[in-house]
Amino acid sequence: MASSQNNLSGFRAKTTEDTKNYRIAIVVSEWNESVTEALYSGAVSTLREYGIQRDNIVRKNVPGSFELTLGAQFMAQKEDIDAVICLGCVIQGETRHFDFICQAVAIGITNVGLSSNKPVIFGVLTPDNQQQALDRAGGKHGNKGDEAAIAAIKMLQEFK
Ligand SMILES: Nc1c(NC[C@H](O)[C@H](O)[C@H](O)CO)[nH]c(=O)[nH]c1=O
Ligand SMILES: CC(=O)[C@@H](O)COP(=O)(O)O
Repeated sequence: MASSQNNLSGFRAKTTEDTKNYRIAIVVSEWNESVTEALYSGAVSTLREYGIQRDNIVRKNVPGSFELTLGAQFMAQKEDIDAVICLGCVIQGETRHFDFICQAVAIGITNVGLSSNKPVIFGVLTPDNQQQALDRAGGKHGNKGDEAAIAAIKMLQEFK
């Protein structure tokens, strides 16, 4: 279902006693910084809404979305990290570069989750243009950062 029919900030998780103890890494791409910072703000505010302590949210920056995979791997390998949220925004340009980055990041992040046995969340926007990105980073379709934070919490509540 498209984000236009399913607001990205509409997802909810249970509130449990364990949730506040989760330790979450957030790896943020610096490309399209105005968008990724909005995603980060949404993710942090959602994690905090569910009681996760500020000191248990660990931020790391990477140059672009292509580097999210390695950044996620570095963080997933840490014993004191329960889940990793990857935030990025890859905007279609004139060439097929977009396709290669999006595929590499999607497959890469999936593989880090599988190899680490930890939730590694794909919070990467892949819009056609800047407006579509803004609409999904706190705009009319909600915030992908909110959705990513809920996904991390729900995975930990179900499997940790
Ligand atoms: N065009 C976008 C990029 N490009 C940069 C790559 O992600 C990568 O950093 C570079 O190829 C060096 O390895 N990254 C984004 O996150 N968003 C874009 O729109
Ligand atoms: C996703 C990209 O790397 C893209 O923004 C680069 O733009 P272009 O394809 O016009 O070089």
